[in-house]
Amino acid sequence: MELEGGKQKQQGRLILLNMRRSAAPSQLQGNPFKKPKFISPARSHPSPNEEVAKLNSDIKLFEVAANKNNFLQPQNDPRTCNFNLPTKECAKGINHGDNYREKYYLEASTKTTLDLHHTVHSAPKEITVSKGQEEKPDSLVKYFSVVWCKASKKKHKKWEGDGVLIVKGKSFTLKDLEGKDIGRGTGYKLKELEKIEEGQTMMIGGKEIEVMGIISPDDFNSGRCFQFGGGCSAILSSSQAAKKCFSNPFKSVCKLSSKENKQNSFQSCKPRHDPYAPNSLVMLRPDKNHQWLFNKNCFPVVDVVIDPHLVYYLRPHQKEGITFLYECVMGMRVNGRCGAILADEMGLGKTLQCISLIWTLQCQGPYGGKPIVKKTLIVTPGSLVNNWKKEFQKWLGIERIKIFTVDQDHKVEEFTKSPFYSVLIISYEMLLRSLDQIKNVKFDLLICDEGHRLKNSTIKTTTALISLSCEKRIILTGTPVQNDLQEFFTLIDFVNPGILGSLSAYRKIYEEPIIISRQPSASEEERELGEQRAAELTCLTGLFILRRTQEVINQYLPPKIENVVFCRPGALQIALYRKLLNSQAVRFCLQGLLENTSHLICIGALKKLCNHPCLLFGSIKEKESNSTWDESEERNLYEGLMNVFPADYNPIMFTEEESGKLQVLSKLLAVIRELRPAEKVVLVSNYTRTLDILQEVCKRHGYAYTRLDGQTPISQRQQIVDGFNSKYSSDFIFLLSSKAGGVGLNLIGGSHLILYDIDWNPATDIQAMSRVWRDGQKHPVHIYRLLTTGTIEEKIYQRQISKQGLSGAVVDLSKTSDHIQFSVEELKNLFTLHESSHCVTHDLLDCECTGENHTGDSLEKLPVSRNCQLGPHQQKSDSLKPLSMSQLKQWRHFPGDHLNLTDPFLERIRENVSFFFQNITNQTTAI
Ligand SMILES: Nc1ncnc2c1ncn2[C@@H]1O[C@H](COP(=O)(O)OP(=O)(O)OP(=O)(O)O)[C@@H](O)[C@H]1O
Ligand SMILES: [Mg+2]
Repeated sequence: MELEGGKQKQQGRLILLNMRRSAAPSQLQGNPFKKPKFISPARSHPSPNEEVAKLNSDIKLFEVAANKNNFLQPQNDPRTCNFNLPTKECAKGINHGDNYREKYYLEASTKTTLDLHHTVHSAPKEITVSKGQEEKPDSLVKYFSVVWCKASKKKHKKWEGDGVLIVKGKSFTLKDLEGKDIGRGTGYKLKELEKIEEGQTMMIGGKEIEVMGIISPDDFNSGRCFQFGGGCSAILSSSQAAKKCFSNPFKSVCKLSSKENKQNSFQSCKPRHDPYAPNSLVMLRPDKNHQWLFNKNCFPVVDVVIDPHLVYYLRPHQKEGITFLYECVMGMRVNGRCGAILADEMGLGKTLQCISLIWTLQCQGPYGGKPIVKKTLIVTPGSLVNNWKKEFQKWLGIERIKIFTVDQDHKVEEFTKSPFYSVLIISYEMLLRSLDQIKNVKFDLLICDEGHRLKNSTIKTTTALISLSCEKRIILTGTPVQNDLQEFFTLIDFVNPGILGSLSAYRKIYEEPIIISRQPSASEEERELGEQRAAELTCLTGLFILRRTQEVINQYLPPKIENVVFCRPGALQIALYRKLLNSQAVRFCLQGLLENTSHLICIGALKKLCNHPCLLFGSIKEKESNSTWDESEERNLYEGLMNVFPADYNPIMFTEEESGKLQVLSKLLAVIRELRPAEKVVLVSNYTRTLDILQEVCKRHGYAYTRLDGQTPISQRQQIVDGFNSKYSSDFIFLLSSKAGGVGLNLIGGSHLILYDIDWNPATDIQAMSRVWRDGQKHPVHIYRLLTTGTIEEKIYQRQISKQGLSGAVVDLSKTSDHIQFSVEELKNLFTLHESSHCVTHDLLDCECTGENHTGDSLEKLPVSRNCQLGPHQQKSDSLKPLSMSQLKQWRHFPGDHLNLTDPFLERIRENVSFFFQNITNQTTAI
């Protein structure tokens, strides 16, 4: 577009240029939706005609346009856009006929007559600056879509870009489509601002603009009016598009090939499985637009039907998940985008859903039945590489699909050289080492398991994966992905690159308004804008993110009995605890005199002590022998501590009595062994040294055990897991380091899980606790979380379930205590030992019961409400979210010396327990 006769910007004046757009077709007038979108002169296309012979180039044009923009395609699917949003909202977003949609049609359409070089001949009309006495400044709020260019005296000017003009009161702001302010002005006459209409050309803030259309407040507030925010509104119903742009693509393209040949090959194209068989799971048929884009050879459309062999086993949510994944990777949900995030909670069978997808795409396709995928790359944490292989074998046997897993002895080259394998499974670590070889292979589908680790765009793994050319990308994660808007962007941008625009634009359009709206100081207007932008973002991304919570499989799982067990500390523990709290190091921390790291050392010492005093003893001995001991902070912390230990203390000869939790654990193992001799226990700790102690306990009692921690070679991990899960295994205990094996592992061989210590991050604990209560579990599951009464462990637990721990609901496995900032007040609380309380956590619950005479009914009677349970138990909507204080209050709870303790397991350990909380999910009478 060119400008002619633009007048110089005049200070303090808004100049309306009454320009005539030579080629803005008059039939478009009055309808903002029909305005052509700004097209950079560099991108000008030759004017297309309607001849069939030109269709091929039109396809390209269409493709280019589709690739350059975010054209979502809701497919009239009721599930479309249902993610986290009221359907009404979404529907509004999608169906909104807005100018971008139309602009797109115009740009792509072969029928549009677009003059890309508007020449403007006109003289400016001036609006004078208001004196501001007679007008109410805030009464006017209007939004316009505009095109702009810098003001200049040149005769031939070109529009430089699209923009959004916001007129508010007597001021206006001009934003580019990345949301950046590119012009401002204030003090204009309200009456004249009110008159702004499409077609007008003005000079503002050093720019000449032409008003292309009016933007509704809705479109502005949701961000849809911006280029990519327009994603949701720029949704192009593909069938509509197809109708509009290419009325009969199929027929036209078919002319290109021999009719006879086609007919012959059509006849042989049949679905691989019978789509009409009862219970068949048939994928969505591609619509005309999809066919136009992807069926260049004009193959007949064939139903893609999931292998009935798999369908037989699939849960309803898994069928839905496979359909979702299929539509995403086929580009049926978001035009031109083939990425998806499957964020189902732990244990919902994300693996099986992916296996079903791979198997389907490897054998079938909608166009002539031709397979969509030849090679698939699965990247997963090291401990799960063989689990994936095993799952493939479990569901498809060893013949159907050939899997290659990379390890020390099996290098990527082997896969590259052999035509035999179609799926490569590799750990994230190995991927980095073998990136060059991997890049040599053309993968059609990329699956990143536990993919929340890609949320940081700067880490090597993310950049390595981004560098792979594969378009169909799936992230699997059990962790919610929307907590941190920045990380959210990275994940979204990984699966569907560019869909949210550039990072800087995303920040302006979404992140900033959303964050501002959540601040307590936000104005009503800011709050509303932030909410609408958040809704739009959810709507846009919801098309390719799917998350279901654990409730969907509860019905297939046995009961789960969760216990929080408050163990009384041993006498030695109390003496040492007091001494540590009186140390110079702790006192300095409380006075704010020490570095941030010092309190972490103090916290670390207290946590060790809670696990067992011998761990603390070991640490002191180790530090003493260190040359820097004299100056170290540890010296201030450990000073005089050795005197509290008995003179002949030998950490190797530790006793169970020295640790409250170990005493409870030892009794618990004994009672499980006695009452449920066929059942097994998963024993989890965050620390390898603690696992050593627990291992020693196993040895002393003659319990057969197996162990998986960070030192376990990856190649052996699955073998260990399989061994434990096997009914022939004699192992009674699985010692598990939660850091090494918390995520993804299936330990259904165990039906009792004991969490020996607590992590700052609730997600770590929840992940670990989810290893046994999963599909395939035959026994009722008992979970025991051990905490030392009155100590820092209770405080960490409280933090997990308090508002503070939940703030922003950041449930993120990568967050460690190093990320936590403590105020002096918080440190004071952390460094207090509550010796007289049965349960500080209960004291804080504001519960009416005294904890003394609370009636504990038998498990069978639950969930009968009692005076201590202030309402029926509510299912958590998202079981990855830590429990809240109020939810905990609804759990059964009673002191250790409670008279009618009917749970036989708790009965046996009560002697060393000051308090219990208990909750039962999926209760049946037989537990
Ligand atoms: N339909 C099914 N019927 C029986 N077992 C199933 C079914 N689907 C999945 N499973 C089993 O459930 C277990 C959990 O599945 P999977 O490991 O895929 O969970 P996940 O969603 O990946 O969880 P996480 O987030 O913890 O990795 C596996 O042992 C799997 O074989
Ligand atoms: Mg998994």
